[in-house]
Amino acid sequence: MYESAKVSDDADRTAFRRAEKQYKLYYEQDSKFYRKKKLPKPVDLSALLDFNQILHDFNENGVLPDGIRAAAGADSPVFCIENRPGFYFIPGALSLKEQCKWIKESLTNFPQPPNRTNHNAIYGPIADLFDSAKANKVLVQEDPTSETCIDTNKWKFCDDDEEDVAKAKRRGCKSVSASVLLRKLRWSTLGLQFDWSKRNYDVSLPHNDIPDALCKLAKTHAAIAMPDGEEFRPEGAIVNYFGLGDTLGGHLDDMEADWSKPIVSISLGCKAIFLLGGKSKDDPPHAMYLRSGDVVLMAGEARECYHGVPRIFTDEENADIGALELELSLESGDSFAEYIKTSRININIRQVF
Ligand SMILES: O=C(O)CCC(=O)C(=O)O
Ligand SMILES: [Fe+2]
Repeated sequence: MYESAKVSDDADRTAFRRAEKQYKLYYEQDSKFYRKKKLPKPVDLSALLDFNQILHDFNENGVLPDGIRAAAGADSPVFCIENRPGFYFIPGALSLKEQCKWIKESLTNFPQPPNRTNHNAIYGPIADLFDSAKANKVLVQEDPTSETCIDTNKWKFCDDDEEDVAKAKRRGCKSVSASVLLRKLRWSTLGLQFDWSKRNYDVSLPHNDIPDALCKLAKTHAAIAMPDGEEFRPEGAIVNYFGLGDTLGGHLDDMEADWSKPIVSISLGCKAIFLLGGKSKDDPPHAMYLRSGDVVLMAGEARECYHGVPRIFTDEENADIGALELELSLESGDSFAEYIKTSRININIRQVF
């Protein structure tokens, strides 16, 4: 599902791929710039839907752009796109305090075993990644029984200057710093564990329930997209972590049993571009900004629509997280603020059965 930075040969084949290419981060090749600092190529952002602006105009004078309408029955404005039934956009759904809470949870508790992350396949379960990165620890391959590390896949965090690190290196054992692993954290799974290799939920894997407060939040926001009289049941969630240049390629989330139930998708951190296509990748996608605190719902027909994230903005001018950064550093010091100022986190919550 994730795409490498490499542009594939068939990048221009469908309308969806053309849009991905249009918004993706590319750098100027000009050697004059290249030598100093890589400069992002300018992108025409004029066609993007900006629901922050739409909300502002709607509150001021009740007008909406063509093709956008406000959903009936919501306490605060929820917007829909006329030709994408089942898609809902709730701008600024989470307060700054709520955003801080879920950023901190996403970095500390959510990647804790038994929840799995993209690192499991290589290192097995890793506990306390964020704290270890903060303390400049190093993950080293350990092997108490033999002189080599070839047959083992046991890893532990050590202080950078500990004898264990030097010993591991002498034996040819691998080591990797916690801060590199934190940067390379791409996903973690909550509740029922999604198995990316099989693209399915593996109910046999040990798991904790999704935290009550997150369930409550998801249920509240899901309500507008739920079939009459039914309450959303959060059973699984995927947390995506994006750094500079990371993208999420166009895909469908089709592993849940009942597509009438929404996926509740929460954006945190740096601003991103979200593409909402149609049922075919040949349908031209709507491109829109996703900001920290926005919630998107995809239910019904929208569950069959290709979507993806071709771009996140990590520069101060475009990331749009000044207030969040300040609140985070006031609440919890620099470590979370440092991470989020160049990152985006998405929590998407699903009813699986
Ligand atoms: O990051 C996002 O906003 C979308 C995430 C998503 O589509 C997914 O995880 O399936
Ligand atoms: Fe998705």
